Amino acid sequence: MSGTSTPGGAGPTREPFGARLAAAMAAHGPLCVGIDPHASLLDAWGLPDDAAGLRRFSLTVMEAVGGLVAAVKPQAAFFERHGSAGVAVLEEVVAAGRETGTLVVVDAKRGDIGSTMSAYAEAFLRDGSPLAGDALTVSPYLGFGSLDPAVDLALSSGRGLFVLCLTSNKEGHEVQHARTDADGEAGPTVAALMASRAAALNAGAQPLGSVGLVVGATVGDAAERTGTDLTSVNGPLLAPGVGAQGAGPAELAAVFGSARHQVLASSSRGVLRAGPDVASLRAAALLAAQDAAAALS
Ligand SMILES: O=C(O)c1cc(=O)[nH]c(=O)n1[C@@H]1O[C@H](COP(=O)(O)O)[C@@H](O)[C@H]1O
Repeated sequence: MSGTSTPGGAGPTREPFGARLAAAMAAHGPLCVGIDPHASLLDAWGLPDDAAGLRRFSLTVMEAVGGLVAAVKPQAAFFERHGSAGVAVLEEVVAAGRETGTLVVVDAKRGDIGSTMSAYAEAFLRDGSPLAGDALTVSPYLGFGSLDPAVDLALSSGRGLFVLCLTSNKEGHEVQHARTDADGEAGPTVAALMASRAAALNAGAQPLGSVGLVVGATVGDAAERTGTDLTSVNGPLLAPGVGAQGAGPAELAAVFGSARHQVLASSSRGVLRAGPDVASLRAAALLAAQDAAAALS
């Protein structure tokens, strides 16, 4: 992440995340490579399932795709399962993203009551925090307003959020397709409400706002069925589910339709299985980026 100091020592400033992401996608294509060091992948790469193996795995991915793709998305759980040494590796991944100019979306899916959300925001979105990348995935199921501390800190620090909206897993509809209650009347679906809240925060932003949504590439016509207007969100749409979960170019094009120019397709195992060879990882990432670009152009 490229922060620059303002004259007078007012602290680092940077372009808003939405603008930085739009530029990165224009330069490198609309692909995010997920860094999900599953135990089975460490094994397949010939690495031990410990912090040293995790470090080798993660830094190899950064060596291969840093500067090559628009963004990377380390999944915090795979680092946390190695304890504090694993979290230290996540900090190294964040730092490597900053050095290579590749945007880092920390996938920690945080969400809690506002007072605790402030602490999560400090951990993942505050200048100087070693875990602060360029954006954070957040869960709005304590109510969108509970995310306010993260929204405030993200927007004031040039960072972004990806709010879960229509997730790629098959159970997501139980919550996300449900109707909200509006003064005793059936209101919009949960997904549609999340999208409209994000849209309000992104109003007027050019070329993209910084409050994005997570919409899985596997969700078929769920946006239409839930009345979720993705085009008017005016923010980035993170689309996991590409590759290992079965979505490809056809699904990306079908799910996103006229919102496709906002989409950052995300693939983890689909790219990572090409390792441990750096050249093979690079080739897999380039192919995935080309496929995503073709599907979303
Ligand atoms: O927020 C996410 O990134 C996410 C949301 C979602 O709806 N579905 C989803 O798969 N993810 C994450 O995206 C990654 C998908 O990994 P692969 O299936 O290996 O490409 C995992 O880290 C998931 O936690």
